[in-house]
Amino acid sequence: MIQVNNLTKIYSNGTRGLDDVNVNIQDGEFICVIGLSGAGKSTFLRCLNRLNDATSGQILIDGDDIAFAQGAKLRTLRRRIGFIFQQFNLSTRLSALENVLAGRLGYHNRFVGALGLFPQADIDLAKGALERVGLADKFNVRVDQLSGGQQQRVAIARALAQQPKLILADEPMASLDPKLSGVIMGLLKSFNKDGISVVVNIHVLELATAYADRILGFNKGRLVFDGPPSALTESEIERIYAGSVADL
Ligand SMILES: Nc1ncnc2c1ncn2[C@@H]1O[C@H](COP(=O)(O)OP(=O)(O)OP(=O)(O)O)[C@@H](O)[C@H]1O
Repeated sequence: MIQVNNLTKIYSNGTRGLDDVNVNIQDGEFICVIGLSGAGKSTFLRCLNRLNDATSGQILIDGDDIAFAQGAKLRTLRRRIGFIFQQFNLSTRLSALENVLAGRLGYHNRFVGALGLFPQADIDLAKGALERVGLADKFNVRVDQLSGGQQQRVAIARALAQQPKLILADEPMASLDPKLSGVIMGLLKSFNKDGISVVVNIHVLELATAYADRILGFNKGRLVFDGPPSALTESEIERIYAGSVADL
């Protein structure tokens, strides 16, 4: 369980990316985060695994505050949280399998990754993850020779190979043909059915309501909606999307 208390992120230029956010994420939930561009969705996800440092507040993971954790504690936290980026964040000159093995780096000392000395169990796990996302025939293909949809599936396999408790996905379909949205959301939903908690930032409201158990709505860094898709009435939607992008 993740408990976020009074989380605030103020960027160095004074922008409030997050403003006093309080939310609990239960194990096994599938959450979609919605809001206008600039509402704070990415900042929220990035603070949860410390790609961004919060300015103040707490992030308790199973009771352990990680908002300002460092060193081994941070490393242990991060290895159980998979992060999927809009722009995939792959090493494009390496093969699909090598990229997925990077998901195992948090479990070993740095020489294992640098020298490519992953144990056979990791290689089997990485291959299994690629099979799961439909890329069984691409293990040894360089990532820059794959399509955008295939690259995102490599990134999803990398997150899965971490054996995560939680997957955070920041607009995972935004760089892809809209036709692939269902594939990506379907994969995340299938991992969720296996017990992995999933939090997805998403622009497309229809996808959010179709897949989520719970929706979080942000506006100008504030959490302004927290409830099931069925509670997302027209007036709530207007509240979440209130203001123009120019105000943010
Ligand atoms: N590195 C940064 N420095 C300064 N301000 C930032 C930085 N990153 C984000 N912001 C600002 O923080 C606010 C929240 O941004 P964030 O990227 O979290 O929004 P978002 O909802 O994810 O938007 P989008 O849907 O466009 O990705 C915005 O006003 C943004 O301009």
